[in-house]
Amino acid sequence: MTDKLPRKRRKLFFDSYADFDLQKKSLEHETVQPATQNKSDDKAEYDDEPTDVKLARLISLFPDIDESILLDVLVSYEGCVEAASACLEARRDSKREDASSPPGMQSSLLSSFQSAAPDQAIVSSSSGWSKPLTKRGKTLHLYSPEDIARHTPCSIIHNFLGPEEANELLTELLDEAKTFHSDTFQLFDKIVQSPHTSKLYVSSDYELRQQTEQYVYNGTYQTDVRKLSPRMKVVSDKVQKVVNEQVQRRIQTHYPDGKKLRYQSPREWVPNVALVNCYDGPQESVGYHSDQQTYLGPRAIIGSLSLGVAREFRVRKVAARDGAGDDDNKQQQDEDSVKKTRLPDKIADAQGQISIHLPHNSLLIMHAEMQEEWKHSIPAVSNISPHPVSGNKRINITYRWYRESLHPRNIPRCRCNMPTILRCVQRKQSSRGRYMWMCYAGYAPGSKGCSFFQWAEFDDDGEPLWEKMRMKRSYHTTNDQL
Ligand SMILES: O=C(O)CCC(=O)C(=O)O
Ligand SMILES: [Fe+2]
Repeated sequence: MTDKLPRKRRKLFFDSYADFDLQKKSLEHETVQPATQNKSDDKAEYDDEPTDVKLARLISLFPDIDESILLDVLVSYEGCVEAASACLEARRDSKREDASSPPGMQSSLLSSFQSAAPDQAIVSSSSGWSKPLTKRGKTLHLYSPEDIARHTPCSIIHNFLGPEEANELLTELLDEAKTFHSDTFQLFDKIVQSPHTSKLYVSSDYELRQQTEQYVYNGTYQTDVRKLSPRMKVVSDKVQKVVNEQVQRRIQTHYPDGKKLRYQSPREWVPNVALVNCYDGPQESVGYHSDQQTYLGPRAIIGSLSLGVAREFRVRKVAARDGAGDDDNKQQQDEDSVKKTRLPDKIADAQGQISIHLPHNSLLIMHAEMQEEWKHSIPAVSNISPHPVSGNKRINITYRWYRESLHPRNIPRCRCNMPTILRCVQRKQSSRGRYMWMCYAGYAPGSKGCSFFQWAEFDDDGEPLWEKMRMKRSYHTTNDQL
């Protein structure tokens, strides 16, 4: 069954990194009044704004302060952007005067908003911490593989490649990255760019053609997809082996009854796409997002190799929206209540975040419980320690397994005749964990998009049910002909 999901409502999802980056970036391009100017006009004009927009305005004014902190301040000033800005500016000024802050400390402004000693939030491998870890507005810093596996849906392997192999791969990709571009999207009628650069790599000429002619990203086709170099292919095979081992270990040690999760594929994880990201300097970033599951399917697993400058990888669990309407048919009512529920929803999100330290040559595995329930980001920071090979640059390769059953030829098309995107409901209590197909054409610059929406159904192994039915149909047809 196909339902309409009004455009107004679609705008309220900021789950993919494209969405959030766009939101963030769009406001950098927008003319925003300095917080100290036209205060009364400003208040009158924005009093009715949803919290997302208010938060985005704060992000545009204070791009160097973490989103969750901005939200915290916004909440403590009861949603008044003007008052929150004044407070943040005052703190920023006092921070500038504070010459005692050591260089290389992550996100120095963050520490000025941590009321208790920041060290309280650091857990060592021997701590055996078992209480709830993160507090509202706080960042818990994790370094050891044990702590990361225990407290997040990720595992990490340090010194993954031999030191020479890692440096050679880094050198090769730094050269490639010279010709990377940042992605361009459309959000709220604005053309905006992602705050770092990236490029997609695949193994064969056939896959390359498929990527440029069939696969759609943010409502448009990629023109420059590249082939994995022999070195990248060797590393991909190593990542495949280790990720599969880690996934089996995770199942045994973390999942109920030692069984894979519902919708998780029981098959071997076989990476066939590598997304290479380059962060040139401390200000390049990626905002909080869940990775798009359109071609990966439910309960996706991602292997992520970090090279060059060490950066923080922040994760936070997505909170369900308390008190949201439980009836999916009451869409209008739900929309009307969005304004009211948005602030508590955001407060729940500000419960705290975990920062995973990603040094050069570390492999992070995002396990099957990650994308549906957590968001991740690489925040902009004020300082980084330069890397001997890459200077200020960090290269990241995320290895992904695009499922054949989720090839664009199989995916429902919207009224714009574009393949739709797959998303998981993360917030609304009643439909949390359900998957849906939605139009995404409107995110391509110059396009409008439609309001297509359809629930997505998968079997317990994460295979789309339409595919099974189609296979059944063709099986019967073939056998009938024999
Ligand atoms: O750079 C990273 O470590 C994360 C990149 C990321 O989240 C992505 O490509 O989706
Ligand atoms: Fe991601």
